[in-house]
Amino acid sequence: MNVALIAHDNKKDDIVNLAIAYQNILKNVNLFATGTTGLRIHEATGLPVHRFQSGPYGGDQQIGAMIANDEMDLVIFLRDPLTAQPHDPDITALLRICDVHNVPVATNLATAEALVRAMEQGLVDFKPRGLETGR
Ligand SMILES: O=C(CO)COP(=O)(O)O
Repeated sequence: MNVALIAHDNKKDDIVNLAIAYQNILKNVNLFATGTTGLRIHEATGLPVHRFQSGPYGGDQQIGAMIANDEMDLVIFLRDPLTAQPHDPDITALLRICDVHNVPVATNLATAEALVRAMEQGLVDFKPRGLETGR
């Protein structure tokens, strides 16, 4: 199971606290993250995290590429809805590609917790691989 963790600056404490609270679940999956988010999570939990570029430097697009390749099972993306982001097109594209490939994506803490708990119970397997593109 491959899981992406992403958070904007005002949400980084939230995603770090989420990772701490659920590290017993997250230690059983492969974690991927944008650069700064991944560093913060690794420093706080010691969990191995594959870090891509920082979001404004292309990290959202790198995670989007994994989704397009059917290589990502779940995305937690704690967006800051109150602050303009210079890479807003990348953020929109990431959320769009989740929808294209039917990848579960949480954009707030409440949904993130629900998805992590669902994953623990083996309930996160929504992707009809290939079906969405008719392949
Ligand atoms: O900007 C981001 C997502 O859009 C997150 O990037 P960082 O984790 O590098 O701060």
